[in-house]
Amino acid sequence: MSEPAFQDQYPDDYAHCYGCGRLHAEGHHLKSYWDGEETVCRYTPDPKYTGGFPGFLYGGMIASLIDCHGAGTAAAAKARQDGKPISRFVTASLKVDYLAPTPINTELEIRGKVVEIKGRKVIVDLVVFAAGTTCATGTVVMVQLKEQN
Ligand SMILES: CCCCCCCCCCCCCC(=O)SCCNC(=O)CCNC(=O)[C@H](O)C(C)(C)COP(=O)(O)OP(=O)(O)OC[C@H]1O[C@@H](n2cnc3c(N)ncnc32)[C@H](O)[C@@H]1OP(=O)(O)O
Repeated sequence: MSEPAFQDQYPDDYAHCYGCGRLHAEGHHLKSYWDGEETVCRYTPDPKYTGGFPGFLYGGMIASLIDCHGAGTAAAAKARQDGKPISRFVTASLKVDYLAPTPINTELEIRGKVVEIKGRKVIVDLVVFAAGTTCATGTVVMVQLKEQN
């Protein structure tokens, strides 16, 4: 059986995020997994998240996908390195470059690659693809909560 999504391994007290918390009643419930040395999250945005033009996703949602998949990737990478259960990371820095319009009603693939793990800090590069097109890239700095260390 495959491993549960990173977010499904967050401790209950830290599983309330609107983007990825499994215990948030109305959230997006993003799910992230290992795919070799990279991580992957797939998500099909609803038209209610339309941006400036019909058919396209608003930028805040794209940032949210990068943010939450980045947090999950950081948590999973640190857990794998330390041989410990997944712990909770928060976003210290989030950078997004919007390269092409991102469609709604299309399955998006968000891929993560760990750049650095240093103590409680993990840096992750991310890419958002839609039907083979690179729509956005990002870099996040995630920091493990001290009480989770
Ligand atoms: C029920 C339980 C509840 C618990 C609630 C918990 C509170 C949850 C919080 C709410 C979350 C809500 C959830 C969300 O919505 S997550 C989205 C919003 N994010 C936040 O609200 C986080 C707010 N910020 C903080 O809490 C602190 O600043 C954190 C925890 C991030 C770091 O502060 P802390 O004192 O722990 O760590 P440190 O200062 O020793 O830094 C460690 C390393 O990181 C590096 N670094 C730091 N910042 C940046 C940066 N901007 N760019 C680049 N690098 C940065 C720093 O240089 C160092 O690296 P190095 O020099 O060693 O190489």
